[in-house]
Amino acid sequence: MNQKNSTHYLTVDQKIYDLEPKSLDDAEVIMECQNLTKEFSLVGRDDKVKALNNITLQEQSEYKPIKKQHLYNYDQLLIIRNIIRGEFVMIRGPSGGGKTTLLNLLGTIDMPSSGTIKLLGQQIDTNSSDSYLSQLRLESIGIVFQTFNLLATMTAYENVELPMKILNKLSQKVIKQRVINLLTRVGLQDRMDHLPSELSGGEQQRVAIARALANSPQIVLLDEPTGDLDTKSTVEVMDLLLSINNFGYSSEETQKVTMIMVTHNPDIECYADRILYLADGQIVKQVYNERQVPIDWEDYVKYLNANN
Ligand SMILES: Nc1ncnc2c1ncn2[C@@H]1O[C@H](COP(=O)(O)OP(=O)(O)OP(=O)(O)O)[C@@H](O)[C@H]1O
Repeated sequence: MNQKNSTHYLTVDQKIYDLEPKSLDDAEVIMECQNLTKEFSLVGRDDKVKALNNITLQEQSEYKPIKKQHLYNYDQLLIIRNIIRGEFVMIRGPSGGGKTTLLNLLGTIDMPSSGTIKLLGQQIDTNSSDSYLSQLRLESIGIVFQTFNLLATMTAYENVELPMKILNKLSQKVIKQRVINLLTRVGLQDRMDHLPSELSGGEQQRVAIARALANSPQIVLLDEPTGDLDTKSTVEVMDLLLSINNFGYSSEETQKVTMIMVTHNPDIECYADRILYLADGQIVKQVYNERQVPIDWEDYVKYLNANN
């Protein structure tokens, strides 16, 4: 048992320290896509930037988590499996490789130039109305943007409260409890009344995470959610995400939560079930972890000190 320090400010399920390989064999497909491409037009220029080139996440006959199996896309044998309920997928790769673009397409923030996406069993395309997509995101997809996108005139409390107010399914009393609980879970119980401009980058990032979790979405998409955090906060936020991924939001909401996260940090790959490497708009490598393993923060600091 690798149970960690009592100073952990987040409420995580202690079972994260003893995770078994995840059984995802019969799990429901949450996301799939065929031949996705995305091109951006540039102002005043005829040529286009090809950000994504023929991305397919498809059915695979069997799923076997294999200890650190590295599969490369060189010989077309690599089938990139679709994303299934409860999976934690990380997307890594060089800057400009298309990670954010892919996340935006999977989160219906943007539409592909060609190809198809199926999300929670529904086809998403240019015929999907804006109101349908906004409702889908509000109810089912929490998104943490690279640039946080907090509302500048609202406090941390109001930013987290907003998605619940718009969804309009909970009483004001329950909403209040949930906002306090979420901000406490990300360690910001003393910063609730602060405006984003009164918070550090790392604190704003944690408000953005709390806001993304507000409506207990089935899918959480995170673009560099630990980019502005120190090592301790990185480990604590990752532990929180791992806990929610495996055990749900609370004792009443225990369903596994699907997570797709873009990161540049190789040290946190151990939190994922699977890592996809994206370069030049294509998935070039897929790695399965046998099991998810949280980082021991004290060991991590020693490792960082020894390697710097
Ligand atoms: N709105 C846009 N207009 C024009 N080009 C864009 C736009 N968004 C992205 N691109 C281009 O598409 C490519 C992929 O960008 P993307 O942001 O998806 O990469 P990334 O892997 O997330 O990079 P980073 O790790 O730096 O965040 C890049 O060449 C980028 O310049």
